Amino acid sequence: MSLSLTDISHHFGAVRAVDGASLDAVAGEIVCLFGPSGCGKTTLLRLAAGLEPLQAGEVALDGETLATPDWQTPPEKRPVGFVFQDYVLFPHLTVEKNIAFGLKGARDAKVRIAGQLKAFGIEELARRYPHELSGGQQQRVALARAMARKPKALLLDEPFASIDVALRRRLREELRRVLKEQKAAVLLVTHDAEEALALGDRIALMREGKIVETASPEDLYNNPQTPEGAGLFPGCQILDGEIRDGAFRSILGETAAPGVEGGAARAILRADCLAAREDPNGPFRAADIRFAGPGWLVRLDGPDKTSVTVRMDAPPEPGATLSVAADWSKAFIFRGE
Ligand SMILES: Nc1ncnc2c1ncn2[C@@H]1O[C@H](COP(=O)(O)OP(=O)(O)OP(=O)(O)O)[C@@H](O)[C@H]1O
Repeated sequence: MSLSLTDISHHFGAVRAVDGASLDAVAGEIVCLFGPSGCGKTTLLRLAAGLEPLQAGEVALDGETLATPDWQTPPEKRPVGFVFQDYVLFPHLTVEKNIAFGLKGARDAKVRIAGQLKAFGIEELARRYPHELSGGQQQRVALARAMARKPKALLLDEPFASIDVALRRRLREELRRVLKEQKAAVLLVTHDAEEALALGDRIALMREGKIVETASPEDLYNNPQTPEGAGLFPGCQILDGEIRDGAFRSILGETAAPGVEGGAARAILRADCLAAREDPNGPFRAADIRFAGPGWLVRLDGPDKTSVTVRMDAPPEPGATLSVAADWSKAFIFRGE
């Protein structure tokens, strides 16, 4: 079982929102679609749901075509559940009835509703109306409603957008558990890297309408093919430089960069691969110092507007000069834009 999107492109007038994107998710797999605001994530998901007519490409489930530019199965006839931010709950129906919606005629409707209420921890809210719920509770009901139909595929657009960080972390764990139990193929849009890493079995990275890389968090960590992949992990540093004679040269020294074309380039360095020490002749100056237990995060400004943030065991004096050494084995070098 798999949901596949093949070579999808979409324009809004002159704006190319999606540009030749292909992506698939198999049963029980969570694929996170990650990228900056405006890169086309929501549009691609709406096309997958059938909420937007397809201009180019194909959407298929289990090898069966759901949509082409010439023909499409209406969204409500697809075994696909979705939770979009603009698809809110029915205000005149209780939580229970919201979940029941779409289950009409199902003999086991009662059991399924009870199952979803339990799975999302909202049993005690069953008889409340949407306006009597917090944003986070409404999101859970929307998820429960989408899952109740036992969809083969589930499309989720920023499912935790209106939820505070602490609850978001907990719900993420719960959602991953429920999604895994129900074995749907899931495409989930997020612009939060932590969320993508916490939820995704694979992460599809989008830039300007294109999917530039799709891989598991582990592969993105060990062998990223794009700056987006390398930069996904917390605490990464971006260091501008240039490639000359097969080496990347920067304020932090140089390292071999075989196979990367000459010219402007940047290195993406993993967290904790920079070591700073106070040095009267060092090129950096301690510009911002903040405690971030167990150590200190120090922003160091260098010449030519370079700036790096390093973790130090003890805080330097504000304005102190420092030098920085890089562990290049944890750096990924890419041609500059
Ligand atoms: N209905 C529309 N009409 C015109 N342009 C649109 C429409 N919907 C989206 N766009 C444009 O298409 C591009 C992609 O938008 P989209 O909402 O898919 O991005 P996104 O990655 O989901 O962004 P965000 O993370 O901010 O939600 C943007 O340039 C946006 O302005």
